Amino acid sequence: MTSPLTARGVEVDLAGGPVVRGVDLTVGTGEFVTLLGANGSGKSTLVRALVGLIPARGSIELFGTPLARFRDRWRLGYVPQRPGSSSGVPATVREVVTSGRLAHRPLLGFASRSDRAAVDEAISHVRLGAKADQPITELSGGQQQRAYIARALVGDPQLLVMDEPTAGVDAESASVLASLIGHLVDDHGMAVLMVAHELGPMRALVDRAVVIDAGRVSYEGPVDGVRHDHAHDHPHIGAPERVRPVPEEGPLG
Ligand SMILES: Nc1ncnc2c1ncn2[C@@H]1O[C@H](COP(=O)(O)OP(=O)(O)OP(=O)(O)O)[C@@H](O)[C@H]1O
Repeated sequence: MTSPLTARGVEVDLAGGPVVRGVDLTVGTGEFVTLLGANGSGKSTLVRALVGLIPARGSIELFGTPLARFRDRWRLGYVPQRPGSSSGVPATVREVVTSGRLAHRPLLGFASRSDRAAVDEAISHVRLGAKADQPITELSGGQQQRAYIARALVGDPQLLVMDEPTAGVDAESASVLASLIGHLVDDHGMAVLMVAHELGPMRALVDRAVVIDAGRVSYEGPVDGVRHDHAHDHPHIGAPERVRPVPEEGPLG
């Protein structure tokens, strides 16, 4: 089967010069890969290039299709680093999550019954049912992050790319997310690429760690093998935790 992500020789230059330099990275079906590295090493820049938000040199293929020709956007879910809150009238949780179904809908089409059911289900899986019609700005940081992850998941992606999804998130939210994502990886074969500083409860899900140092891959292998001098920026990589229970409210899809 074709890997969800295959990247070879990826290079990104930003205003100050080269930020990502010759990175090779593969994420297989049902595989959970975490990107670690010091602040400013280029992790966010790399994932933004891999999902097509910024230009890069080298070869990037999603599900076997070169990025420039990739059209099946629904297969890719992306949770950016610390999404900013919008100005003006804030969207409700339901509106934010519904926006994640856009790739499934005809242009200007209204949400179908199956879209609405998928939205309700995703909101329930991140345990925000009671807050569905509240403005997202009224939620705690951890709850907002759960809503953004529900938005990425409601499209039923086969590859989920997340940039520090649990940074600054309360312990309960981190554990809800780890449990849900573990279920999607184990039972639905979803692949994950996650930038992280603190693995927390996600640690038990990680199949492979890739450490980025000054824009290059400096280590690839088990999390346990990440050297302390790489880990010093990750004081919370921590011990494995048990996080695989299926979410209480039942499986997605
Ligand atoms: N838009 C930009 N223009 C110019 N330089 C940038 C831009 N975005 C990031 N950089 C620089 O690129 C380098 C890598 O930044 P990046 O955010 O990718 O690192 P990171 O590993 O994700 O860091 P962190 O862990 O702090 O999120 C940094 O030196 C940063 O200052």
